[in-house]
Formats: sequence, structure tokens, C-alpha cells
Amino acid sequence: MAGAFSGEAAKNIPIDFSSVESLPESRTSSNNFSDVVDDMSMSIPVVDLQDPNAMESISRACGEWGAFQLKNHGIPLSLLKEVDDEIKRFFSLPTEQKEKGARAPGSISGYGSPKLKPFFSNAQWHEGFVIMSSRYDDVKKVFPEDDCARFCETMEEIQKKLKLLVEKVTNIILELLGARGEEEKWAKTDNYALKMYKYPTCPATDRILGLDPHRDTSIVTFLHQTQVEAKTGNEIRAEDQTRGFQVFKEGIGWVPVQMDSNMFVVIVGDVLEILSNGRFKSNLHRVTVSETAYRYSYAYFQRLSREDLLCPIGSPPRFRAITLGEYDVVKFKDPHKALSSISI
Ligand SMILES: O=C(O)CCC(=O)C(=O)O
Ligand SMILES: [Fe+2]
Repeated sequence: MAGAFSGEAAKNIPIDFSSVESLPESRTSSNNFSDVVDDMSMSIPVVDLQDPNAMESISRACGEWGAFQLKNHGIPLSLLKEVDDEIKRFFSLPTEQKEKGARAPGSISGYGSPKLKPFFSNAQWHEGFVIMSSRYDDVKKVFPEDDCARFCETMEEIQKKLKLLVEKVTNIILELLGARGEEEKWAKTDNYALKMYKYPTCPATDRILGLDPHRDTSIVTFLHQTQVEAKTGNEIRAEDQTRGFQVFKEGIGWVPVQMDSNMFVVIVGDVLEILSNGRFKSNLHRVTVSETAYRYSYAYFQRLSREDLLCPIGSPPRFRAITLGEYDVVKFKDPHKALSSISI
């Protein structure tokens, strides 16, 4: 198989997906593929940021779903389209070119499978590229100079806009919680990560996921689902529009989120569940893949410091106060039990 790697780098760099005609034994997963809701009318709520009742809608969505789609967010749709195009251009580069920006062991930024272990098995069908707080060193290694400038300018622009939008939405949420302390500075942080993904077509969609079920550690994650592009010679099928990002709803199952490239999906993370004393739910989500269509996405995460103390707002507290650094250690041991293991 082309693109087989050895040594440390093999842990970070995906196999060359285009060369895989059948699924290697090592890339099978034990996930449940049948528990998917096929009622198209069921989805996460849509919140209109221009609506005078936006705050109430955000409160309800975060409490009931831990996720919502955000429209009228103020980021120009032309910029969203440019970002989509640049991400597509990046992932279309030859594998050996992208590998020049490979994520170094122990680092978060760069090309490969984002550093998520031991959260997941190895078996995930995606390529990733991570930019940390507007640092483009890895991009420069990948792109020839002129192409690099266009990519970096576009990414800089979207990150500037997202920083302000995420700050605005985080402030609404903090106001809902009555937060008065340190948390307000977290909304404004200059420390963030932009993770981009390509989910290539896959020969065995019933045996592997693009991204395994997980909860983000963030306050909120902003996710944009980019265009689905059919593999040469294939039509895009209706189901490919809903194949991709899915959220888990207790008692209902996996709910596919209908793609809308004009909106952002806002996802509640563990930090917000802790801060809100359990009022807002950290959302369990995953990504499924398609046999006939590629999918691209990018996610923007605010990053707190390891020393930041997460303290539930409200009484009696349902979680013990914990620094982010300590919480990371707990999550590393067992990501799916992290929240329950700090609950009191
Ligand atoms: O690519 C997606 O749709 C989801 C990404 C995601 O969940 C993450 O980066 O945490
Ligand atoms: Fe996520």
C-alpha cells in the first residue's frame, strides 16, 4: 500500500487514503452504526444571532442539545467560501508535499491525524491539519511561497472574525450563567486552535468512522462543514448531505446534522458543562464517512491555560473545582468518564 509509514511519524500521518481499495484489518472500529435517526425533521436547533430572543434560544439549545446551528453570524459568506476553497486546495496537494508539514511527536500543530490519543483508536478516516494561534510555520513547509500567502491570508482573516464571533457568543453564555470572574477573560483569549479536516471517500463506511464519538474539552467549539464533493464520476447523493457530523441525543440516538455551509455548528464542551454546573450539556458527537463523497470541515477552539481553575457557577456544586491541567489528566485516562469522575 502506498503511503505506509514507519516509526514515530506513522502515529501522526494518515495512510494515503486514495490508495486504499479495501479497509485494512487494523482500521476497523467497534462503533454502533445502526442507532441513527433517519427522520430528517429532527436536528439540532437553529439560532439566529440577529434575533432579539437569541439569548433565550442559546440557553434552550445548550441545555437540551449541547449544540446548535448559528445563522446571521455576521461573517461574510464570501469569506466562508474562500476558506472552503483554500482548505480544499491544501488537502488536494500531493501526500509527500503535505507530509513536509507533519505534526512533530508531542506537538499539536501540523499535518496528520490530530493528537487525540488515547481518546480514540487508530481507526479514523480523516486527514487533519492544525494551526495554533495564527502560527503558519507548518503551512510554509507545505506550500510553495505564492500559494502559501493566499492560504495564510485567508486563514488569518477567518480566525480574526471567528475570534470576535466566539467571544460574542461566549459572552452571551457567560451572562446566562451570571459569570463574574476569571471566565470573562477566557472569552477574549488569544490562544486558539484551528483544526481542518478532510474526510475522504471510504470503501467500508459501515466499519469505520471519520471521527470517533467524543466530547470537546472547550467552552464552545465552532464548527463549519464545508462542501461535500463527489468522487470523480459520482453524483452527490441526497444522503451525503446529511452524512458527516452527528450528535448523540439521549433516548433518541445519533442525529445527523443537515449541512448548511452558511451556518456554524456551535458545540458545548466539557468546560462549559462544568462552569454551568451541569445546566448546559457537553455534546457527544462523531463523524461518519461516505463511499462517494468527500467532506471538509474546520473547527475553531478557544484554549484556556493549564492553570485556569474551572469552578461550577451555582450551588450546590455538582462538580469539584479543577484546573484545566488536572482535568486534561483525568480525561486522558478515560475520556468518556471524565465528567462523571469529577462530579460530586
Ligand atoms: O469535522 C467535524 O465535523 C467534527 C470535528 C470535531 O468534532 C472536532 O474537531 O472536535
Ligand atoms: Fe469535536
